[in-house]
Amino acid sequence: MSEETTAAGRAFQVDLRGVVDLLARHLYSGPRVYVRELLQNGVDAITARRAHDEGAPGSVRLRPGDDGSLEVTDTGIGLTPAQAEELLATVGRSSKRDLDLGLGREEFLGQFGIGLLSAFMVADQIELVSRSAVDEQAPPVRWVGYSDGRYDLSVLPHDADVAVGSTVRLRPRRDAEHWLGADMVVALAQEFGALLPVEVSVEVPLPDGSGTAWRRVSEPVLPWRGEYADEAARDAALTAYCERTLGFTPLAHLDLDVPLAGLSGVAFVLPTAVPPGAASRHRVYLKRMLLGAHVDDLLPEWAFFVRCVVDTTVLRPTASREQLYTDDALLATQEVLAGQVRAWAVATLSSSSAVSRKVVATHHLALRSLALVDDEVLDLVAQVLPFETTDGASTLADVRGEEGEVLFTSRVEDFRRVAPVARAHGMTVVNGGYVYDSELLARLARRPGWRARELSAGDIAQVLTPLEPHRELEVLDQLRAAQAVVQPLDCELVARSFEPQHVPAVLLQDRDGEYAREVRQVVAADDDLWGGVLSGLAGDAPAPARRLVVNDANPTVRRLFAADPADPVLAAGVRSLYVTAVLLAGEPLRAREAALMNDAMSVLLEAGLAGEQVRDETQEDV
Ligand SMILES: Nc1ncnc2c1ncn2[C@@H]1O[C@H](COP(=O)(O)OP(=O)(O)OP(=O)(O)O)[C@@H](O)[C@H]1O
Repeated sequence: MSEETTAAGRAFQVDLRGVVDLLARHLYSGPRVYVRELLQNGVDAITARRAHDEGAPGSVRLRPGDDGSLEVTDTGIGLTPAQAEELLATVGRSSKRDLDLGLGREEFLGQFGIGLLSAFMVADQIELVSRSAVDEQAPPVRWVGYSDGRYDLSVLPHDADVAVGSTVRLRPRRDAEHWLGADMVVALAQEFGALLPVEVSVEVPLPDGSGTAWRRVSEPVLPWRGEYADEAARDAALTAYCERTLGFTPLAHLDLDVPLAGLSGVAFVLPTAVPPGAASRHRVYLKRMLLGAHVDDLLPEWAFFVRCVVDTTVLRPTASREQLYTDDALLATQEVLAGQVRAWAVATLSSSSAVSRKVVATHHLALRSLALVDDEVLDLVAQVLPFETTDGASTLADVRGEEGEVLFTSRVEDFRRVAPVARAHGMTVVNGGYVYDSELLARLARRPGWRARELSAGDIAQVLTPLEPHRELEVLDQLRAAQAVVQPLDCELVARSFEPQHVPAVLLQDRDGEYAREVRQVVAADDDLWGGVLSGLAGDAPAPARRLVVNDANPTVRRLFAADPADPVLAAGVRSLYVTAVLLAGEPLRAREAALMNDAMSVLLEAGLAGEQVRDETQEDV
């Protein structure tokens, strides 16, 4: 074996173009992040300088040049020639790492030692001129890196016109000039650096063309930490901040605070309905530098109705610095944040405030749909969302509190049908006929601690009192005649006495055939005479699906049952009772039922007019 092939301890060669390509295409989401990396180096350098000199100036200034270049100047700690040689010439070398822990030091944004390379996504040459703030004896240094992997380093004369700190100068790549243009630089500096605690400014041309000015893009204080005259002023400032930054006027906002993660911020409630699956897109700042505007693993999916802006000092970034690194700290933080949003939602939505009404009106459908797949949302929905009940609008938790179990109908028509009767008998029935609600109630029935079931014909039958035997006999013929009227309509007619008296009849739907079973049970249990009467009503054939229960306590019905069974007025009266009950149930009238109504009306009118005539004639006689 030759010596060459066995030689040990040789250094790897790095193909810089390959590394830059890797960064640009696979690590960072695009070239725009180069501004973030430069800002970050400036801020870190200021932090390092202030560790020695608390009162040191703190500014990062970006100056787009007429020749398409960009200069970024910071008042940070600077570099000595030796440091520049050590730190800038080696990919992955960083002054910000804790050598014992192998992690980035808490006070710095950078840690990986690759940030400066990102500038090669837009530049083919990076120049850094620097003077150390710490070592006053050290001369200034000029380092120039080229995208082909070479670099030059020169020590400048001690008295050269170089201020303490560093200036990075980028010469644009041929196809990347637009990334260094003034408008783009302002937009990117604002995007990434708006909350940085140092002064970040961009030199922009004045509109009248008379020169240039520095435009500050960073806010000295986090908007939610600022001091305001009162709560209203704070609300207004946060609303304006949300409009500016997230592009919508929030319905409400809530403060977020997780001291263990060094996290604070605000969750803004969206003003328009969004599908629950939509990504959450929270804006996350890490040590006040934008990590990402579309970070979605901050809150669980059920919190889709808020967008957050948060700043954290403890959570860690992934190497791309665009997402949060999933570790125990992030998981614990997510839990605390979810708890805060939930507590707010429960407190706000269970109040009757204007905010609560607006939030419910905007997001209730999405909450309901999410409740079908997420038990946490289901619990929230059961606790705070209003449902239509026979007792007015009420939460499911309240219904359970009052009744012990939740009875519901799964169709709006069913609810309308039974509501007056249930109400009169003090039964609370939930209308589960609206979109998602019956599935939601069925799912709730399987949750521990909940009893919920669909209202059956039997529940209503319980409150409909059968007629006294003598009364049943009294109206037997009329009942038979009435039964014959509705039979062709696939409907059965029975007489009961029930509250409220003003309801002449209700139409019960018995899709599961429960009624038929119930009648048969009653027939089997009754003595011969009454069993015979009832079985006449139930019939041997399978019972029709619908049942018109006429109310013998209602004065109109009683008058009708006083008529001769053969009198056409009886048949007409029964028809109109039937049609009224169909209408009360909220069902549309079919052509046949409309015709029935017309027939009934003309018979009743004729009878009425004939009665008038008789009366008139009698009066004339008198
Ligand atoms: N403006 C600056 N002033 C002083 N030192 C700088 C400056 N820019 C870069 N450096 C030095 O160069 C090193 C490498 O910088 P680079 O941006 O590549 O990585 P980093 O900031 O350490 O980490 P990251 O990859 O996470 O950004 C830094 O650790 C720092 O010591």
